[in-house]
Amino acid sequence: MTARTPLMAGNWKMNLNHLEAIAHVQKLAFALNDKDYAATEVAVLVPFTDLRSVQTLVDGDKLKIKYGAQDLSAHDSGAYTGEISGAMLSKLSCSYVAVGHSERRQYHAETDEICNAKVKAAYQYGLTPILCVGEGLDVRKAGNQVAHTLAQVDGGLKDVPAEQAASIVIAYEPVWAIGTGEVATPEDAQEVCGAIRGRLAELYSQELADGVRIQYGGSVKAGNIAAIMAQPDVDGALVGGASLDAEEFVKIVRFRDQ
Ligand SMILES: O=C(CO)COP(=O)(O)O
Repeated sequence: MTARTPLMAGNWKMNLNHLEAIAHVQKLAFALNDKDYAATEVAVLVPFTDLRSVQTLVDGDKLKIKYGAQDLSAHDSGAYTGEISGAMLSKLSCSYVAVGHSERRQYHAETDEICNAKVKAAYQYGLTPILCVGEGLDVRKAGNQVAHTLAQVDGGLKDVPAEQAASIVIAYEPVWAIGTGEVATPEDAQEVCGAIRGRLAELYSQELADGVRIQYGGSVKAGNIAAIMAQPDVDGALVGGASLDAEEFVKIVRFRDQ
């Protein structure tokens, strides 16, 4: 099995203006050291309006924190008012972009087809997509979480070639656990993350599947991260609320110490 470097990504959602963003990244940079970065990749997914500030800080101080956006347009350029293209994100040296977060699927009617187009747009511009998947409470109660989530994986990766899919990050975020304080049990997380890896092996190859990082997201905190990371198919976390607290996020990055 390929060793996978864990990826801890903070999804700030619609929080922190560009001045607050600078202060927050400075706090992270002050707390994190080379040992942390060697053991765990650290990223922040910030509002579009924060990207330039974060880029300037990261470049200026040669920080090892990666950054990216929470969404991108499926289109290249042109008459798409309010949209931000992959090319624009790439120009700001973003590493990552979230695709199909459940809040985008829910409030902006993003379908698997749209997510698929966005995954392709991300790759076209050299960005690594973090494809977000996961079931709602009804689906979970009916016991259909695996089938539901795998269908989203299939949809998001439709016609994406192996050379590209090899670098994808998949975030399993059960909707009922997002922002609710209701964290999935480590076994719940493992069940679906393991199934996602199995599906990647079917769609591509075992070797590719073994190299892909699969994150868990949903009410991750310093107090629950170690048990989640102990699962064999969980390779990091997509952290919402707790990523807005620098101290807490640093503890999550240091999950081995918790
Ligand atoms: O949606 C999430 C990360 O993308 C999870 O959010 P919370 O960590 O606030 O539950």
